[in-house]
Amino acid sequence: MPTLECSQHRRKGLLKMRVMDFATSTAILPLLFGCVGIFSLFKLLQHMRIKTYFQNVVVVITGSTSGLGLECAKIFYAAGAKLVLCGRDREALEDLTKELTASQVTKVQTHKPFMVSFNLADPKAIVGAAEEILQCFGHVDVLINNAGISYRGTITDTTIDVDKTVMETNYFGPVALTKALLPSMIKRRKGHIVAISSIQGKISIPFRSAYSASKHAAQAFFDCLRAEMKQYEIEVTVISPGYIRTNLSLNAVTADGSRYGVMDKTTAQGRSAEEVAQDVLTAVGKKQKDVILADLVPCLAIYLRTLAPGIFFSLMASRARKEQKSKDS
Ligand SMILES: NC(=O)C1=CN([C@@H]2O[C@H](COP(=O)(O)OP(=O)(O)OC[C@H]3O[C@@H](n4cnc5c(N)ncnc54)[C@H](OP(=O)(O)O)[C@@H]3O)[C@@H](O)[C@H]2O)C=CC1
Ligand SMILES: CCCCCCCCCCCCCCCC(=O)OCC(=O)COP(=O)(O)O
Repeated sequence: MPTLECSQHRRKGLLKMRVMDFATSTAILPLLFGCVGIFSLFKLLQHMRIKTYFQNVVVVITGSTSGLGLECAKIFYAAGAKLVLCGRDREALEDLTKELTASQVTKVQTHKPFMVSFNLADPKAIVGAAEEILQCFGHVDVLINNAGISYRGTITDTTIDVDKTVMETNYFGPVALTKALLPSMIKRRKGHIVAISSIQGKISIPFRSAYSASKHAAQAFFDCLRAEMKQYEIEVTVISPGYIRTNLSLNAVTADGSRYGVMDKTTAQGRSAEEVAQDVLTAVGKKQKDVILADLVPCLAIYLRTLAPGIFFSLMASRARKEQKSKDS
């Protein structure tokens, strides 16, 4: 009996192996290769589409004199976009325009950028600036609301004027500019509004109240805009990056409104602005709606804030205590 059982067992095993062999040789492997092939082809086509997508497309970039905005200007210019470069510093805009037009871009036709200088924190300047922007190429296809300012300080020490400056620059300015350009996009039933937010538009961290609030407000506004603009075929993309190596911390305002002037370690160790600009171009080309460009920990922190807010708040309180202690000592 044991020998009969044994041979039956062996036969079953053999049968199983044959079935597996058959499946792998005839169905699974070709299917797997087929899927990988289709996926690679899809990716290649997508890459090729994005490469040509921006040719002759009118792209307006605020804050193009520094950091992420400057790198976006370079990448969109090289992709053949018709640029309108915005910033407060006219000389810096002129230098960038010279640098771009002198750069050797092959394969695509490039276009000399226009410049429009205005202060986003000055509500009276925005309507005039929008008119000037529209006159450059006659219309706007993509508006990248990139300009922004950060902040460092305790809530108790910060004057309300500082809160207002940060909100004007990061929220009311982009909102006013978007509203001024929207009617022409609605008329054409075509357009794309991009908001460069931050991980801090999803979670608040201590000593960033004004900045975090302005980015949360921007996220909420542009989410709402996306829903309202769907009927006009206007796209809205909110991009939330983690730390980027730029002048953001140097240019940040403090509690009394003075310039912070320190290159923070977190900023210095951030991703390169060039890399992030490439991700911005891809996100716009793919018409993505909400994009987080950050490492695992900030991404997990966003989930923690949603799923276990109590734990997240305790972690932030302990972070605030530690930071305050190290500032006091
Ligand atoms: N660096 C980082 O770690 C991160 C940055 N971000 C966001 O990226 C965006 C770009 O910042 P980044 O490049 O890092 O910082 P930078 O300080 O290098 O650049 C900021 C840009 O915004 C412009 N700007 C600031 N205030 C105004 C204003 N009142 N009117 C018009 N333009 C203004 C600046 O122009 P000017 O030269 O005239 O000052 C500059 O061109 C910001 O929205 C920021 O919040 C998001 C996540 C992380
Ligand atoms: C296992 C679960 C782990 C959960 C993580 C615990 C909480 C960790 C907190 C992480 C905080 C990340 C903050 C990221 C902030 C950021 O990337 O901001 C980008 C900016 O806008 C930078 O501006 P700043 O002026 O602050 O330099």
